[in-house]
Amino acid sequence: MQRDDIKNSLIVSCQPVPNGPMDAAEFVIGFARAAVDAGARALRIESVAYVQAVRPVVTVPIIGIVKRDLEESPVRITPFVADAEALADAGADIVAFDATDRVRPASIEALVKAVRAKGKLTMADCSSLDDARHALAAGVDFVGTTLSGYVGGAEPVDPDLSLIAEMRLLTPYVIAEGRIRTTEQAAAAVKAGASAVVVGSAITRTEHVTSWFHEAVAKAYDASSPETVLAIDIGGTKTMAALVRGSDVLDEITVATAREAGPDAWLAAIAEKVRIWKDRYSRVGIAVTGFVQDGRWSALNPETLGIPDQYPLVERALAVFGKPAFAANDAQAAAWGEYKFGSGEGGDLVFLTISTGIGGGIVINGRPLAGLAGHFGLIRGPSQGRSPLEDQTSGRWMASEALKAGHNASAAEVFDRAEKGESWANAIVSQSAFRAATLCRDIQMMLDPERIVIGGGIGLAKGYLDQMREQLAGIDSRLRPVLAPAELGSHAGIIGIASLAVERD
Ligand SMILES: CC(=O)N[C@H](C=O)[C@@H](O)[C@H](O)[C@H](O)COP(=O)(O)O
Repeated sequence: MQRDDIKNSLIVSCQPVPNGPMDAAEFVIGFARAAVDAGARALRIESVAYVQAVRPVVTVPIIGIVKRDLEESPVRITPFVADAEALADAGADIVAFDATDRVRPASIEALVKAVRAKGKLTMADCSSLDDARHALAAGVDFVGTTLSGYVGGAEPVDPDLSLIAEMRLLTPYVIAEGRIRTTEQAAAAVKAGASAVVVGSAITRTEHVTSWFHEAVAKAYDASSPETVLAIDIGGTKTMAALVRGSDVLDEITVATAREAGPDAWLAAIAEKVRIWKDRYSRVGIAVTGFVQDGRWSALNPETLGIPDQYPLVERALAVFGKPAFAANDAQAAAWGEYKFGSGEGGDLVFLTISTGIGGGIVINGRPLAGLAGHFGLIRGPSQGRSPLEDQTSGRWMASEALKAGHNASAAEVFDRAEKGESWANAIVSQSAFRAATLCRDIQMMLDPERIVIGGGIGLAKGYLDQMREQLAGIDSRLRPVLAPAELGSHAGIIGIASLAVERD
């Protein structure tokens, strides 16, 4: 053959992973034939046996090599003259060998001489420009970039395009080889000046290609699969702790909040309870009743829970749990939970939780509003005098109204009695629903959200939402709020704070 026979061509290296499942003559033959069928104009084959196996089934030139792991030398590719001769005898058209400047059993000159004597061509597998220079001086026919990156140090990822370009200044017979894994890299090698391009692993090492894809897929799944968060919801009477991943609550426990003990003790008690989960979460999210700003927690209504002013909640949580922490108001967290995973459906929303008191949260343009935003229970309408709205609407108010009407009944009982048709109870429920509906109307005028999501024991009590809707029925439909029941129930806060802990960090 002539050197120009493989000019401007793709060469496929058919070298299975040693001792792997594809390391058998039948596979090497299969790869070789498939490569030729698809346009490869030469093959690179390792071992005398595989050259012998492939030779009868293809007519294209074969570059033959023998790989050996030697004690006395780092040279692996065709270290001995006898190997070079055996390859030539087996039918290789070109014999390639290590041409690096390292301790070696046979000199480059000796190898060139032996191969020439067999009437075959030589290829020098080089690691550097100096290697190529020496090899060309010794009379090799081709120089390859084969060993660039493989003579010490960390293995690079990309092909050595600049070595191709440098070698091209020495000879036109440069074969680009090593880490050419994409069609773009193959084209870049041509552009750099290669007269032929060898691709090996990316075509014929199934295990390597599979592992590249496996890693990429695993990494992409890791990036898209949410982290597991220790989510804590500290309320006036109970504290819930849960392991949350996305909208999945993997595990949960509830403990009573020891109201008098204070936040240091609450955190310590939770830490103790969740010690078994220690290795299962990477962050902590804490939803609390009250007001959180810059990681500091204060009570807006100390009667719900007494908290020292500006308690450094995030800082203490980091110290106690040893993981990055994020904190927000519980209703704001629940608003975010409903927005992301509940009835929000991705649009602007206001969340209202109507229970013992009234809390709320606002999500506008995909952003949860923090600080004071959403504390609807504490607003005072002009007709409400000095008492906040929640004191005239919430469960607490319903029970106290019942008492005034001569019935010692909890809010839940008021609902039961209203359903049975007792007019005093009906009056209380509709008065509360009327005020909540009026609040929603005002919210609509202020923020114009796509929907107002209603949660809480009262908000979701049978018939309450319908009554609110009835109260709003008379309003011009363009101004009327769309009310939707909360979907995440008592988990809205922990799901929301878990998501915030991941996204707002
Ligand atoms: C460094 C060394 O021993 N290279 C060997 C030389 O024959 C082979 O293991 C490579 O597969 C061949 O060079 C093709 O390269 P890639 O598989 O990266 O396309």
